[in-house]
Amino acid sequence: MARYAQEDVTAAEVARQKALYGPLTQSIRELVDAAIRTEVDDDTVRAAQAEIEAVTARLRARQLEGSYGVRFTPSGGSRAWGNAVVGTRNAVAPPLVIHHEESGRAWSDFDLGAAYEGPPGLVHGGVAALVLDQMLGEAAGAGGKPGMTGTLTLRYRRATPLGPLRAEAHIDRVEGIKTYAVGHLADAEGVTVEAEGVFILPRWARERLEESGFPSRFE
Ligand SMILES: CCCCC/C=C\C/C=C\C/C=C\C/C=C\CCCC(=O)SCCNC(=O)CCNC(=O)[C@H](O)C(C)(C)COP(=O)(O)OP(=O)(O)OC[C@H]1O[C@@H](n2cnc3c(N)ncnc32)[C@H](O)[C@@H]1OP(=O)(O)O
Repeated sequence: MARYAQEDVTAAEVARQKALYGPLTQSIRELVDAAIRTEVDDDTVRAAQAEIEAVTARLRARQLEGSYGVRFTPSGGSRAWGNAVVGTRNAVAPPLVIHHEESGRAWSDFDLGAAYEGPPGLVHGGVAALVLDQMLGEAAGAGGKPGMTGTLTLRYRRATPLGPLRAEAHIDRVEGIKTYAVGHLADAEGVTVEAEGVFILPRWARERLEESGFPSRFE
């Protein structure tokens, strides 16, 4: 079952896998975009479908039983390669490359294309929430106070266009096991969505944290 797991893996092996799976995942992202926007003839669509199904069968020849999980590495980092926002092996993830500061600040410049559309030409509101949930959660984690999203509140001030965007978040305050984070999504003209959330270290993690200590960020 997928879970938080400690894995015994060298930095070189992590780098090798990243170099292998990163480009595969990027190819699949391009496939998703191509499938949304293609205008080729029907026969070409059917032929492409057959080829894609063959490739899927090849990849399914050997698989993990469940999802990827989050794997802590000996260097003190963690791999969340199945994560829906940042996952190196998840083509659903844009992916965001998130920068962190130990003060509990996180930011990312990224691009959302046709796969993230809600209203025409605009980012789906749920996708904006997805991105901001991750950003605020990463800010909390970067500040050494990780947690599960308890409550996330968004204010959509202005529609967010598809294209180049920036997201930022920081810790507002910490009250014991509860970390309050705030952040926003912005386009070139300024803020489009504001977010605030409380991230709560769950009971099981409080107990484990007392024993070992968690790393504070994803690799
Ligand atoms: C997950 C952390 C584990 C450690 C991870 C370690 C390392 C990872 C490193 C860094 C992290 C980096 C990035 C994270 C990235 C992305 C973030 C994405 C996050 C998600 O995508 S995550 C999925 C959506 N998320 C859920 O699926 C949550 C489901 N839910 C629960 O897992 C529990 O429900 C929980 C944990 C919320 C509470 O459980 P609990 O047992 O600890 O609660 P308990 O009753 O003890 O309350 C204790 C105090 O929290 C208050 N409180 C309780 N619930 C609240 C709520 N909902 N809102 C506001 N306040 C609440 C109480 O009022 C009390 O406050 P007070 O003490 O003041 O009375």
